[in-house]
Amino acid sequence: MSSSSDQPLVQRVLAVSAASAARASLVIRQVMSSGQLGIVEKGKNDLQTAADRGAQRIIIGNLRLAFPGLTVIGEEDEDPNAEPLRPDELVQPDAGVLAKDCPAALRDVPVGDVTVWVDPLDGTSEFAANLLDHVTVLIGIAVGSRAVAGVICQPYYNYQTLSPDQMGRLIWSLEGLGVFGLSETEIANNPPGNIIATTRSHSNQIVNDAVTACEPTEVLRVGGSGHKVLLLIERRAHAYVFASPGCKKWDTCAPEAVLRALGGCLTDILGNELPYDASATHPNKQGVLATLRKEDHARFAAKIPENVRKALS
Ligand SMILES: Nc1ncnc2c1ncn2[C@@H]1O[C@H](COP(=O)(O)O)[C@@H](O)[C@H]1OP(=O)(O)O
Ligand SMILES: [Mg+2]
Ligand SMILES: [Mg+2]
Ligand SMILES: [Mg+2]
Repeated sequence: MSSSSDQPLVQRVLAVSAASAARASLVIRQVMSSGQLGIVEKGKNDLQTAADRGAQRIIIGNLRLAFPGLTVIGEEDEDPNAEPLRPDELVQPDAGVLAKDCPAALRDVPVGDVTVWVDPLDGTSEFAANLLDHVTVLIGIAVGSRAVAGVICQPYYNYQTLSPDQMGRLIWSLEGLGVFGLSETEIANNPPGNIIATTRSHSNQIVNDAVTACEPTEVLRVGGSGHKVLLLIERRAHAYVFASPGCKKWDTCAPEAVLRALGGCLTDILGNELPYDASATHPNKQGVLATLRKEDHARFAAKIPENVRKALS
């Protein structure tokens, strides 16, 4: 059997990302059960908690230790006085990821071509409001400008029925290989109508105009980019529509990689691809439009009205 250091770089980065996301989930649950959320307001309608800070420290600390020279961009500012990781915070690369055969196209990627986008806790407003299943940990891996691998970890998946050591799920994808961590029972039949998932906590007139233009039969106002893409994957919504510059590359890189590995797409609201190289601008200034089915993507993109296009361009 080969040692982990024999595997291609992208696969090893994904394996450490998956393990770090799972370890970060423990931190998120610990912060919530301590009752000490340590909320800081970063800006208007933009919170950070001790869980965001603690999860990012674990993920970035592990990635930097394992891959010196790797470009890792996290949502939260890094604390120059942060404690080094303790032995119990260091992760082993995920064995399930390492056991796969890396697709040929990703075998020889040099470290300088890789950018990792880390959202240590997506859905912070919902976390603070105790809407726990809206929360995900997102780690997206780009090669050049393309999102090729993603980790979506949902620390509170099934929290209402399962004990803390059983709840949660870890989903990961690699381009050319597929998506892992989803069970068949989580996939519903394709529902009829136009079910639109959109923001719960960052609405405005333009956001609502875009949703209305999609002629929704139902609107799901829920938190988090990761959570909304999971609703698409589970066929509980047809489109994720967010006509606002509020989402950043760390919100969309991992969800885009996972969705694309299932044949779906995530673009800006006008249908343009989002670049994920290290020099990409952080905000997705022209919003987000995502669907599991390509035909739905074209259908909803065509409905976005002129006033929304103008407001975001
Ligand atoms: N105006 C905004 N300011 C800061 N973050 C935003 C804003 N709009 C969206 N986001 C980020 O995008 C995610 C998806 O948006 P929404 O939940 O509103 O649909 C949010 O959970 C938040 O990520 P995070 O929670 O990681 O800060
Ligand atoms: Mg945030
Ligand atoms: Mg986020
Ligand atoms: Mg976040």
